[in-house]
Amino acid sequence: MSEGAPIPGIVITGASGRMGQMLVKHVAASPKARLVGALVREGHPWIGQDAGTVTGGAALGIAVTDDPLEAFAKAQAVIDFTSPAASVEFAALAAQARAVHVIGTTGFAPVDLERIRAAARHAVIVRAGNMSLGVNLLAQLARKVAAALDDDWDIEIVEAHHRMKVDAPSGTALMLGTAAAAGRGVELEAHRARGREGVTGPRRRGDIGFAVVRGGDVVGEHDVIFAADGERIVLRHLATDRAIFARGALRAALWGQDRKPGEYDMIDVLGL
Ligand SMILES: NC(=O)C1=CN([C@@H]2O[C@H](COP(=O)(O)OP(=O)(O)OC[C@H]3O[C@@H](n4cnc5c(N)ncnc54)[C@H](OP(=O)(O)O)[C@@H]3O)[C@@H](O)[C@H]2O)C=CC1
Ligand SMILES: O=C(O)C1=N[C@H](C(=O)O)C[C@H](O)C1
Repeated sequence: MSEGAPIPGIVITGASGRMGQMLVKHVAASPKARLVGALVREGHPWIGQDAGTVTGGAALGIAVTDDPLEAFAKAQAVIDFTSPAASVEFAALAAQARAVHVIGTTGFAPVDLERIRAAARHAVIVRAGNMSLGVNLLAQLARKVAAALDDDWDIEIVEAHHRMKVDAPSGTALMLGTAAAAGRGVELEAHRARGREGVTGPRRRGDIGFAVVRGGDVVGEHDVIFAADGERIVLRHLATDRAIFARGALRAALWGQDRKPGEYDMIDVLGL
C-alpha cells in the first residue's frame, strides 16, 4: 500500500468459523485496516449481533450480516476462509465490487479454480493454501531441494490436521507437492501418488506421495521428505497458532490494494 493511502475497509466472510473469528479480532486490532463487515451464512443466529462480542471480544459497532452484496460494497478487501462453494460465489461478488479478494479456502475442484480465474480478470485475487510466512518459505526450500536432487530421492509429503478438517490432502500439502514437482521440472498431477492401501506394488520412481493424519486439535503440520538409499532429508513446518494465517491474509489484503487485476499467491505478496 502506498504512503498516505486511505486505510482499507475489510470484510471477513465465514465470520463464525475458526479462521473467521480469528480474522475479525486480528483486523479489528490492526491500525492498518478497518473492519467494515462480518459475514455469516443465511439464517445464522449471529445475524444482527455485534461482530466483536459474538467472537468473544469488545463491541466493535459492526453488525454481523448475511448479505454479501451490501457488505462487499463497503469494502476495499474481502478476506475469505470458508468453503469452495462459498468462495467461488464470493469471488464473483468481490470482483463486481472491485474489492481485493483474499482466498484462504482449500479443497477446490478444477472447475472452481476456473471460475476464480475468470473473476480475477476484473479484480485482484490472492489465493494460497497457506498464508503463513513459514510455509511459503518451506515451499521455496522444497522447490530448491527437489531441483538439486534426482529421482533416486523419493519425495513424500505427510500432513496432520485437527479432526474437523474436511478436505485432504491439505491445501498446504498440495502447494508443497506442486513446488517440489516444479523443482523437478514436472507437473504434480502426472506424478501424484494419492494414498496407498492393500497390495500397491513397489513405489513408482518419480512419484510424489501424500499421506494424511487427522486428529484432535492439530493446527497444521507438514513434512516434505526426500528419501534416498542410506539418507533422508526432512523439511518440516509446525503451525501452533492460527494467528499466522490471519497475519498473512491481512498482509495480502493490504498488498493487493495497489495491484492490477489478476490472480496472485503468497509468494508474490511476500516477495519470496
Ligand atoms: N490458507 C490458509 O492459510 C488456511 C486455510 N484454511 C482453510 O480455510 C477454510 C476454513 O477453515 P476453518 O475456519 O477451519 O473452517 P470452519 O468450518 O471453522 O469455518 C468455515 C466458515 O465458513 C462458513 N461457510 C462455509 N460454507 C459456507 C457457505 N456456502 N456460505 C456461507 N458461509 C459458509 C461456515 O459457516 P457455517 O459454520 O454456518 O457453515 C464457517 O463460518 C478451510 O478450507 C481451511 O482449509 C484454514 C486455515 C489456514
Ligand atoms: O483446515 C485447516 O485448519 C488448515 N487448512 C489449510 C490447508 O488445507 O493446508 C492451512 C492450514 O494447514 C490449516
